[in-house]
Amino acid sequence: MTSKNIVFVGIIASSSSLNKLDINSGYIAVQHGKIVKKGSTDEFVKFEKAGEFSSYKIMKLSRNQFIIPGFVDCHTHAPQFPNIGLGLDRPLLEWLAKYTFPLEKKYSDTEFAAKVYDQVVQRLLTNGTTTACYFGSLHVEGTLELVKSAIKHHQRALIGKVSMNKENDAGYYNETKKELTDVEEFIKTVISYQNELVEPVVTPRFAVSCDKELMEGLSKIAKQYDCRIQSHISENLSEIEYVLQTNPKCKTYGDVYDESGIFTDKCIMAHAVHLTDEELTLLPSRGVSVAHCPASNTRLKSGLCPVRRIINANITVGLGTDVSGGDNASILDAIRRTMDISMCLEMQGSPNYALNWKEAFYLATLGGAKALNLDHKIGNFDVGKDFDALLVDVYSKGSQIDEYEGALPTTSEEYVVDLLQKFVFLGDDRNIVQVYVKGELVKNLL
Ligand SMILES: Nc1nc2[nH]cnc2c(=O)[nH]1
Ligand SMILES: [Zn+2]
Repeated sequence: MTSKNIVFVGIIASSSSLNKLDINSGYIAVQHGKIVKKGSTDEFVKFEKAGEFSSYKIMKLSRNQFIIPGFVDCHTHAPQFPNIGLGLDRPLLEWLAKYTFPLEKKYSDTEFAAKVYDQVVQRLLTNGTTTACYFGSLHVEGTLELVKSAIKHHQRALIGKVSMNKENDAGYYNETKKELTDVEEFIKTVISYQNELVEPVVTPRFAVSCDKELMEGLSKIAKQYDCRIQSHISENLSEIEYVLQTNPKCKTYGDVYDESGIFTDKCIMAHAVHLTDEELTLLPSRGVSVAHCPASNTRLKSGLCPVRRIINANITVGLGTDVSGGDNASILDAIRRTMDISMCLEMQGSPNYALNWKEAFYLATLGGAKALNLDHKIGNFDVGKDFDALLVDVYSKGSQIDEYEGALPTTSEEYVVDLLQKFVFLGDDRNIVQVYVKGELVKNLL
């Protein structure tokens, strides 16, 4: 992998807000991984003639290719990948006890962890996930293997060693004191790697697995090291009932986290399917964002998450694949399920709840970057940001999208929007012919 100075010339698409998709023919110039200049095709021609790009490699895209920002997966569980597509016959708490905790326990074996994580990181990069926010397992050494894989394959990654101190049948938890010591050791080790793409995340699994003492300790550590915090909230009705029973002084699930200091503007909560009106006020008042995980919400029968209601409450939302509660590691799948679930809610009588493809595309890119507090670096192609990007070829070799000559509109404005739309609805990893993270080419099918 070498970081060259490159100019991409062709169709470029990215979002500047939920309602604004910018899609144009033009150029982006990348120097040392950063976007240093961009503009129209005419400007490119002028600059090229003037010799401005003499030290750059010029990549001229074909008529069927375009550049989009890399996908951001705000929530996935790396150790659960071996279970993907398996054991989705039970609701959340039973599923965790029967399938998930026993698998995650195996990551005490560092060699096993290293092998799985190497595959996981490569699978996500192949699918265009340039940034992932990962849950690891309870183990420091095992989760450090995930950190090493992300560094090796040059993926941008936020990685948490999972914290749990409540007893369970699998014996998969730690005593509080050991847990807090382990979390600090994990954070210090990741920081010592001094890798600009990978950061540690404080990761209380959820309020079913963590008591107040642990969560208070974890929020202090997050503050001390200025780390993000990730967890799960209000995914499943039995989970909510249990959390409220075990925290009788709290009115809502959100209060349990808030009273432990977990809710900050560096906190991202997965699911949020069943938030109350009070929580819809509390989360944005603390700057908490949400990872919307439509695949696992359906697979584990958790519910249909009203993502429009969450967005309307001024909560920042990104998308998560939530493997292996979710059965698909691709953010393209999360985009499509976001559209489908939100449309189901609208058809069931909630007006304007459906998200269209442009809105779902925003959540998969800039929305995710904002939810992870990374939008100063990634999410779209503003000058000064890192170049995390996908080169898509709608009719690439092996593409499942057929070309019907003469069928698409001929005016270039409509044509480029239709190309992107086709990819969002029909594309897969075969159409993602190149992947760049901070200007480094990490996948190349060309
Ligand atoms: N979907 C999902 N929800 C959780 N809640 C607590 N742990 C998990 C997990 O591993 N997956
Ligand atoms: Zn999860």
